[in-house]
Amino acid sequence: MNWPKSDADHLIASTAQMRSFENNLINRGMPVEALMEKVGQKLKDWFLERPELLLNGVLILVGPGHNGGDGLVLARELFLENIDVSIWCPLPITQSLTRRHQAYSHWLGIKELHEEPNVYCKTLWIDALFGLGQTRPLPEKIANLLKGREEKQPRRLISIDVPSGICSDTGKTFSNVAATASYTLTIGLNKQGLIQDIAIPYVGELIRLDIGIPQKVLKKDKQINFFKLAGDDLFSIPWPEPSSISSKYQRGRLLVVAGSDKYKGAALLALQGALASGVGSIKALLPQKMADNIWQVSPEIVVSGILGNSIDGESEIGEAILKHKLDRLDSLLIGPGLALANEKWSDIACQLEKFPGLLVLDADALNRLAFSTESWEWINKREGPTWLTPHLQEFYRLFPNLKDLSPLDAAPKAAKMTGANVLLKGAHSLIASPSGVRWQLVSTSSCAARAGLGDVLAGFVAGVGAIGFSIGGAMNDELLALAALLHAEAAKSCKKGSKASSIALALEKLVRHIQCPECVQRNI
Ligand SMILES: NC(=O)C1=CN([C@@H]2O[C@H](COP(=O)(O)OP(=O)(O)OC[C@H]3O[C@@H](n4cnc5c(N)ncnc54)[C@H](OP(=O)(O)O)[C@@H]3O)[C@@H](O)[C@H]2O)[C@H](O)CC1
Ligand SMILES: [K+]
Repeated sequence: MNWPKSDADHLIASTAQMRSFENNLINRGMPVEALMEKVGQKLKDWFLERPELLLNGVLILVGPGHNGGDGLVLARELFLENIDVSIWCPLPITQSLTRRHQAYSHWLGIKELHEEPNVYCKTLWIDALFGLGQTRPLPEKIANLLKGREEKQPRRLISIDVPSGICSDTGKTFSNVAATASYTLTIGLNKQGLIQDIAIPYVGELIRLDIGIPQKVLKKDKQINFFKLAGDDLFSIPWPEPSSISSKYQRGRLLVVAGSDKYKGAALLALQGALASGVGSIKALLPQKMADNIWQVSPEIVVSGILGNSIDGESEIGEAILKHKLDRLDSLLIGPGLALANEKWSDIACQLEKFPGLLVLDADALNRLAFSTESWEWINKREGPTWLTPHLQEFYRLFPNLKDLSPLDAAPKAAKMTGANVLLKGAHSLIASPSGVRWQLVSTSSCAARAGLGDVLAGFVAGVGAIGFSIGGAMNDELLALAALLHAEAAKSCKKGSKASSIALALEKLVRHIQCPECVQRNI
């Protein structure tokens, strides 16, 4: 698979990578002046298409470097369009190109403030203070000003390239203060820091302004193996398609081990997720109470064993797994709603090591592994592929040695250490493969962060994984990213609300749409 495309829309760059592209263009003859002019024109077009933002005039905060230069080109262009523009340059300008733009703006007659701007004013502020060149905390007077602005006129600010005060690599603030933007208009490629969960409150809506980096420059840089996934990518999704004559057992065979007396609903939600994937056959090991009733809600599920029950209502999975014939499965999901029983991982370890199909570990399976003697190192013993689907706390519990790393660095490291594919769930979930490729979902809906969605996701990815495994045996790294994207898009677009069971139904519909768009159009 080669999904999504390695183009400017999808590549996510570090600061060094962005600088290297920029230098590549400049070394080939592209004048820096021309590049800045392109940026300025793109910025101007974006603003002129949104006249409502400009109604109260514009104040551009100009920094010492080329970010400030971008701001000054924009100031000039808006001024020439008769927009009420002023500039404020709080620091000595260090880049000569930026100084030249400043001189020209003076000559043109653009107003320049010599005092700190009033944080109460309704004018739109454009933050062109600092961009990619940030490595340290904001000067105190700027930090206080940006803080005051957000308090008095929340979000009446738009950042160019990177919100000032945010590290474009990690997404962290340098000192807990940064520009709080309603939009960040990022230039050329999306910068990795800007899509991290931690940066979302400052970045606002992230818009990428294309400056025409030629595809041959992008292709040359083998360093980038980090891709952005959003709703548009659904149209190019490489869905694993079993042959049209394959039977249910050739369309993926999944076993779900989930649920406990403590968390009764989780198993049902995981099973709904699995059903939504369109996997050929689903079996389940469930607690007795669930096993007795599941036929009434999901008659498609075959209960093939009963989980033990501890005094505290946690599920004991060992005996049921040991009794089960795993060699007839393509995928095995363990985890949703099991609760944390006092059961030894080593009881089932040997059986799971030898299982050649896909093993998906979620929720309390991850916790149980984390508390076992071997912990994550056990995963290396697996013969078949393994997918891990933790949220952040589960992740750091399993990989305590990575707790000083950000999710962005920790997830690929965990994938490399274990040979497993990792789906690290968050507002912008991150998927990392052992080969070093990463994907990040960027257009998720915060209202879909509700109980039970993780269970639906676990069942769904295990179902998609079973289909993928049944086709070729070799798992494509993209498959986990693809399943996560579908789940996120279903959560975002579900018309019936944001509860997990509604989203499972929306997911089923979305998969159907991808498999057979004509059927959906004809309302079949
Ligand atoms: N990506 C592209 O293709 C293009 C990007 N452009 C824009 O250029 C900036 C990057 O410009 P650069 O000059 O390298 O960096 P900055 O504008 O961010 O500013 C660097 C200067 O600011 C000083 N600085 C940084 N942080 C602070 C701070 N906290 N306090 C005070 N001063 C600070 C820094 O000083 P140093 O001492 O740290 O060196 C620099 O003087 C990019 O983001 C785009 O907006 C171009 O338009 C071309 C195309
Ligand atoms: K900025």
